[in-house]
Amino acid sequence: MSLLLFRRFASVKNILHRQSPIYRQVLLSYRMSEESNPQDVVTSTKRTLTTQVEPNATPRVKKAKLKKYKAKKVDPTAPLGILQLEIDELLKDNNLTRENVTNDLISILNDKTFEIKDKYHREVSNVKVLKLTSNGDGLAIIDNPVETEKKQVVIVPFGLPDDIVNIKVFKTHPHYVESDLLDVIEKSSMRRDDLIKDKYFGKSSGDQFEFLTYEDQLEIKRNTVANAYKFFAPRLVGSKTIPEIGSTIASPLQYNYRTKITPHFDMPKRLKQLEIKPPLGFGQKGRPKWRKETLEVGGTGPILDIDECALATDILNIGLTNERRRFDQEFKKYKKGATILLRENTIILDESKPVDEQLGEGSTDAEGKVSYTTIDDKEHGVKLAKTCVTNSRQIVTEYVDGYTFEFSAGEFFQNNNSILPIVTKYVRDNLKIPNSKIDEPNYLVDAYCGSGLFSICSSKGVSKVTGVEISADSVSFAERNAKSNGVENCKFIVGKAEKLFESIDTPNDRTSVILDPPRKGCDEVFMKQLAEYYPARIVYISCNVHSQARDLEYFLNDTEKGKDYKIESLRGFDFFPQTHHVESVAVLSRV
Ligand SMILES: C[S@@+](CC[C@H](N)C(=O)[O-])C[C@H]1O[C@@H](n2cnc3c(N)ncnc32)[C@H](O)[C@@H]1O
Repeated sequence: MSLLLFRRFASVKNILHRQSPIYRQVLLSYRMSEESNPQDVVTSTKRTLTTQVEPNATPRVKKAKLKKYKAKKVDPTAPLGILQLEIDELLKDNNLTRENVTNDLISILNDKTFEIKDKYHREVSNVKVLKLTSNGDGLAIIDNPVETEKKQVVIVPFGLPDDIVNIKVFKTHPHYVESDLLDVIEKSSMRRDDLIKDKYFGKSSGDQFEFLTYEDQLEIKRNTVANAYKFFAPRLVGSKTIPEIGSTIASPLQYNYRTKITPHFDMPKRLKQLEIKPPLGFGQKGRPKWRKETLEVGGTGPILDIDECALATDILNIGLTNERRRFDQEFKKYKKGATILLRENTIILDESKPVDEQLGEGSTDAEGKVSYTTIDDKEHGVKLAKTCVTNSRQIVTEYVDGYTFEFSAGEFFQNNNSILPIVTKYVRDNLKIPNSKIDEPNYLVDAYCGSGLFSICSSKGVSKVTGVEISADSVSFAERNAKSNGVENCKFIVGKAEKLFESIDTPNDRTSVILDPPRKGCDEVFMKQLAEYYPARIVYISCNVHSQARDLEYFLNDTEKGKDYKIESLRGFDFFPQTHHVESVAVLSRV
C-alpha cells in the first residue's frame, strides 16, 4: 500500500473508531474518573478555578514557567562536537569527569535577581591555561563559584598553554563556560606578541595565531591532525596503522593571501539610529581587553569596523577601501544588514593593449575607475592584473600553475592562491600508480570536483579523468575550464559523488581517486562503494580533518575491501596561516 493510501485508510478508521459507542463510553468513564479522583486536585486546578471559584477565595498566582535549556544536536565532527571531546580529555588528564563540572544552567536561566548569574559571570584571576583546542582557544579549569565542590572548564580565547591570565566569565553552558581574556599575568614561552601585525588581532574572530612563530603554528596544526585521528579513528591509532604525521606544508604567503573576504553589517532597529553609520567588518570575539592598544580599535560592538584585513590580498584591501567609501554614502538606503562579497579576479594581460581596457567589471575608486594591481608571473612568462569583484554572479578567473579557472564569484574556490601550485603538485605526484610502465594507460576520478581544479591540474599524462560534482553550475564551469585550458581528456558528471559508480568504466587497477568533500566529509554509502570499486590509489583532501579521520576509520575497518588499504602518508597543508584551520591530505594505497 502506498504511504498516501495508508494514511487515508488510517484516518477513516480513526473517525469510525472515535464515533463508535465503545469509544464514547471509554472517553466518558475516563473523564468521570479524572474529575472524581482526589489525587487530581493539583493537576485539575484549571477546571476547578473556572467552574467552582468561591467569592472570597485567594486569587491564583500564575506560576511562571521555568525556562529550560535545550541542548542542540551537534555533529561530533563539527567544532562544538570536537570541543566536547577535548573537554573530556582535559578532564581525564586532571582526574575529573563531566559530573565534576556540571553548571547549574537552569538556575542561571531563571535567575531574575541576577544573584546567581552574577556569581557565575565574574572575573577570575591567575588562571593557568592548560591546553589549546583545535579551534585555537585556550582551555583551563577553575572553581565553580556556587557549588564549591565542583569545577568549571573555561574557554580562554587568545590564551596559550602555560599562560597565567585574568579572565571574565560571561556565558555558561552545561559542561563549560566562555570567557574574555582581560590580562596576561605570566606569558607562555610560545607567546610572541612582538610578531602581531594586525591592529585588530586579539579582538577579531578571524585569526587566532598571529602571536605565534610560523613554525609553532605549523606544529600546532600537525597536532590537530594527530588529535583528530586519536578522536575519530581510535581503531586505526590503536592498531598503529596511522603513519607518522608529516610536517605541515607551509603557505608561501603568511599574510595577504585570502582571495575572498565577506565583511558584513547589521542595521540598527531604531529608526533614530539610522543616521549613524553602523560598523562594517567582521565579528568581534567576545569583549577581550588584554591588548590595551586595541580597546578602541574597530569599536566595541559585535561587529568590528574593519578598514583593512591583514589576511586578504592587496587588491581585496583596495576593494575594501572602495566599498567602505560607497557604504559611507549609501548606508541609509539599507533597511537590513547585509554581507559584501570581495573576491579577487585575475586577468592575463595582453601587453600590447592598455590595462584599463582589459579589466572588465570590478570595484571602483573615487573617480569611478576599476582598481587593480599587477604581478609578473616569471615562471610562466605572463603579466597578471588583479581586480576585486563584488557581484556574486560575475564570473571571475583564478590562475593556478599556468591554468586558468573560471567560476561565479560567489561559488566555492580554494581561498589561498599562493599554496595551490604546491598542493596540486603534491596531489598529482601522489596519484601516480607506482611501477607503471610508460605506455600503460592510467585513469583518474575526481570526486567532489567543483570547477575542476584537481582534475585539470592532474590531467597531464593521464589517459582519462572523470569528475563528479553535485552542483550543475560548477560542472558547467569545469567543462568550460577544461576546454579553455586545451584539456581534452576530462569528462564531468553532475550528481552525488556515488553516482560515479553507476557509470565508471575505467579499470580499477589503473585508476586513482581524488576525494575533496565539503566539511561534513563523505558518507558511508560513498565509502562503501569506493571500497567495492577498489581503486589503485586514493588521495583524500579535507578541510575538516575530523570528518576525514572518521571516514578513513570506517573505510579501512568496516568495508570489506577497505581492509586491503593502508594510509601511506598523512599531513596538513596550511591554507590559512594565522588561523587554526588546517587542510589535511591522506594518501591511501593497496597493500
Ligand atoms: C571542498 S569543495 C572542493 C571542490 C574542488 N575539489 C576544488 O578544490 O575546487 C567540495 C565540493 O563538493 C561538492 N559537493 C558537496 N556535496 C557533494 C556530493 N554529495 N556529491 C558530489 N559533490 C558534492 C560541492 O559543491 C563542492 O564543490
